[in-house]
Amino acid sequence: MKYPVNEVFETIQGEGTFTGVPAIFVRLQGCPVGCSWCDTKQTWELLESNRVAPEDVIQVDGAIGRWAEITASELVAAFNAKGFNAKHVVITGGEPCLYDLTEMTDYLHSQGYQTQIETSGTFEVQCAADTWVTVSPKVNMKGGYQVLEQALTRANEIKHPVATEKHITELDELLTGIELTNKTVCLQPISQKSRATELAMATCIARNWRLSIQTHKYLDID
Ligand SMILES: C[S@@+](CC[C@H](N)C(=O)[O-])C[C@H]1O[C@@H](n2cnc3c(N)ncnc32)[C@H](O)[C@@H]1O
Ligand SMILES: Nc1nc2[nH]cc(C(=O)O)c2c(=O)[nH]1
Ligand code: SF4
Ligand SMILES: [Mg+2]
Repeated sequence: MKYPVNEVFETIQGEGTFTGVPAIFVRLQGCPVGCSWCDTKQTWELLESNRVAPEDVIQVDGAIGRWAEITASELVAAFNAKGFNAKHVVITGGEPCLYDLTEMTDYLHSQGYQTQIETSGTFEVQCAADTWVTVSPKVNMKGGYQVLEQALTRANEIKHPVATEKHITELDELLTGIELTNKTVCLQPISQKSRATELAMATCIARNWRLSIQTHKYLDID
């Protein structure tokens, strides 16, 4: 299967449980959800006019929304050609669960990589059983709620973006009825806003949840 890839780069995972782990990021193009504060708006549209050759998305900044169709085995060949060392592959986007990620995650595992998916929970999560799934729920967004329960149930980690109290209330509603044993819940302040960070820290302490900081933004790395 060919996947529409916006960019591939090696860096340090900046967010969530794997913060600090060297990682190869595979960012897929396309997302219909439309979060107003989205970091990666360039990934929303899959425009034919922005289609490029595979080599133009490997270690090339995807800022203008270019994308190339690439298979899992071509991705691993590119990792090797670039001399990437990381063994943790983060599949993000855009919304990666627009696509069936089973083939990609199975292949990466067969080649000795571990995998993580960053998803909004707006589309069914389809991946290998061993993939670490991070769900960052999007409330009242396009795409709807139909599959959020499937995504939250599959999640290894629920990483909720937070700016105001309203986001905490929404999360409480979403988590009703979800079995949280063996899941990590973390709050991620939206866009490094100090009020958001203070609210997230206070709530994490009160609930014994984890704080997820977008450390790559503080470090000014990709
Ligand atoms: C860019 S999204 C891509 C993956 C997927 N569409 C999703 O939303 O989870 C990756 C992560 O960044 C988070 N994110 C995006 N923009 C953010 C912002 N301005 N501040 C904090 N987190 C943000 C999302 O909530 C998600 O956890
Ligand atoms: N360093 C780094 N860590 C990240 N964690 C999640 C990211 C994403 O955009 O999904 C991201 C990203 O873009 N860069
Ligand atoms: S779901 Fe993810 S990629 Fe899509 S708009 Fe929201 S934060 Fe951005
Ligand atoms: Mg990012």
